[in-house]
Amino acid sequence: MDSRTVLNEENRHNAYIEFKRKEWAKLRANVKLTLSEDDIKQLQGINESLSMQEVIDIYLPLSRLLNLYVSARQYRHAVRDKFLNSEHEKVPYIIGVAGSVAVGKSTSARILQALLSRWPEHPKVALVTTDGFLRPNKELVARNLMHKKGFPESFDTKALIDFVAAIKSGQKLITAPLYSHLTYDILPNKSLQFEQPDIVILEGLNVLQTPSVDELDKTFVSDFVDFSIFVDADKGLLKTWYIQRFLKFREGAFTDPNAYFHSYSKMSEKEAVAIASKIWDEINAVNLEKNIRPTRDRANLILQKSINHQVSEVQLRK
Ligand SMILES: Nc1ncnc2c1ncn2[C@@H]1O[C@H](COP(=O)(O)OP(=O)(O)O)[C@@H](O)[C@H]1O
Ligand SMILES: CC(C)(COP(=O)(O)O)[C@@H](O)C(=O)NCCC(=O)O
Repeated sequence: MDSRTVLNEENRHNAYIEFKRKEWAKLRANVKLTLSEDDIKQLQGINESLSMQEVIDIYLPLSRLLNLYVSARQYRHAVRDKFLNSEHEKVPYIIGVAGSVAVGKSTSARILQALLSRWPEHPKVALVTTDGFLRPNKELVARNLMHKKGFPESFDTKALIDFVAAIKSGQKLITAPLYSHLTYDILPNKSLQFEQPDIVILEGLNVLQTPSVDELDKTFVSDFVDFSIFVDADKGLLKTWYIQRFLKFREGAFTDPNAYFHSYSKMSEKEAVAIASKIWDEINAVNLEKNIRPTRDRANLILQKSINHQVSEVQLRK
């Protein structure tokens, strides 16, 4: 089935193979997939609250599946070159990670980056977040979009599509713009560079979004994504995770006088919770329902999270 087809409730159930956590965890069945002390250190560096059981039960089977997909793609390219009797440039495999603000896209993407780079078939795994393609605050202010950060219109979608198209054309050096949660803006003089990665993980709210009806002739970001993952959770949990992250930023990054939200670090916890709750309700929850969750059924795989970020169910497209 075309992975862009949006399913209704009746047929979405039939489009995916569903696994309860325990069934999914069994699919790790491969002796090579053990974690060394160094792996554990690296993974804990990604997020101190990340449980190693979660990595073992959920992300190791997922990285095994992805390794099989990437290897199959590499094999297909080798077949093409054999047929043409000429070698063509190496093109990275693109994995998309989509989902709500604060669902854990960036954490999941970083876990996958760490795990996938352990395989000899694809040691170079680059991670790009689509935040870098948000329009700078100056431009958002001019377009009256500051209260719409993260909505489709707040991104420079053309630049993002050009970026993924360039990766898929085999461009050797990839340069990605960067966004800072500290300055709450694009970093004007900074960028990330990668040289010929084997895999690019593209993480962001908008990875599975399509253009609006009046722009139907446009290309989608997902046209260039080889395998897409949607991370999902109940909206009550998402709000809690957003507020918790906001409080963490308040105690850490926001104490920096250069932080855009520095004033929040001086407020009482109660006031900060009220502000985070308002930002969630008025911006991120609206964006989730209107623009992000409707893209879930385009994903090749859905990770359904429950309390404490535990994945309770995995759905894999047939
Ligand atoms: N697997 C996980 N285990 C524990 N905490 C997590 C996990 N994934 C995300 N978090 C926490 O949830 C919050 C949101 O995660 P983050 O990766 O920043 O989300 P996103 O990139 O989707 O906005 C952060 O505070 C992060 O530490
Ligand atoms: C910059 C973002 C759109 C990116 O989302 P994320 O990487 O956290 O999923 C988001 O963090 C954001 O700033 N949303 C606007 C409202 C707010 O949360 O401040």
